[in-house]
Amino acid sequence: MAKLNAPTVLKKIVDRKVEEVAERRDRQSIATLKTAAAEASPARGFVDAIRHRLEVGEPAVIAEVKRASPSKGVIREHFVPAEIAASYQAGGAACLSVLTDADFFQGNEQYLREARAACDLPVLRKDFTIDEYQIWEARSIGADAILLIAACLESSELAALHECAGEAGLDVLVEVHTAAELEDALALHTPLIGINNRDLHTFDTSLETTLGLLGSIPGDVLVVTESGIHNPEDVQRMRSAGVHSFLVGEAFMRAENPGAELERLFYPSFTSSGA
Ligand SMILES: O=P(O)(O)OC[C@@H](O)[C@@H](O)c1c[nH]c2ccccc12
Repeated sequence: MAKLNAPTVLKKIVDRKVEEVAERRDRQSIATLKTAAAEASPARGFVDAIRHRLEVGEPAVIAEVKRASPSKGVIREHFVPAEIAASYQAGGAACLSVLTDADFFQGNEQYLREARAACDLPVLRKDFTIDEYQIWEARSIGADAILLIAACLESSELAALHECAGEAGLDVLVEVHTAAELEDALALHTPLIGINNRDLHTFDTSLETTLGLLGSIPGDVLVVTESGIHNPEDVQRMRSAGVHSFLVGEAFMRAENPGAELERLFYPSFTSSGA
């Protein structure tokens, strides 16, 4: 990945991911994965689920199933993906995002399978996708969407993987953090763009990132603000700026009942006693 030169955490993750994909390819061929993908449960529309929420005037929350992260260590001790998924659905999530990276996020493909089986929501496989192999693998384990992170892909790689996802029947969330990455994303004419408030090189997180890039995105593109949403004020700040789709992990994962926390942050009128 010529794009990553500086020795940041993102580079470390991607270097390891290159090795991991090579190991997986030795164990199972891409042809086998394509067969499994064709037999997988039909994809649930990820983009459609978000669009539907916005059309009825509700926030669209992509609720994340994440045990640990490189910046925070273990976030949740009591970690049962099926339980979390059901709780998220009850709390009003539009979609789920499940971390499958094992080495840096303590994730697992099995967690995605379990979470998806426990609800009716579309599920995004949250990983560092750098190779077509992972796309067929995602569909074969039942994922409905994948994340493509512009920060770790050359524009030509991003375009090729985006096209491949379409062939595999997956929706895509294209993640950007800078104006240059946004330019690459817009060139794809993709319906869904995520602005990551966290810089994956430094882990610095600021909601200003979303506010800064928002003005450069055409009105027909669905914008998801990702990371660093912790309280009702953060939600209100984004909604006042016209952003109604959210990807939230830590704030939910630290709560005893993740779905109840989702409801508290995003549907306060349902949960406040006197309303
Ligand atoms: O836990 P948070 O701050 O609510 O963030 C969730 C999600 O945005 C974050 O997990 C994330 C966004 N992009 C990523 C790329 C890789 C790994 C993780 C991420």
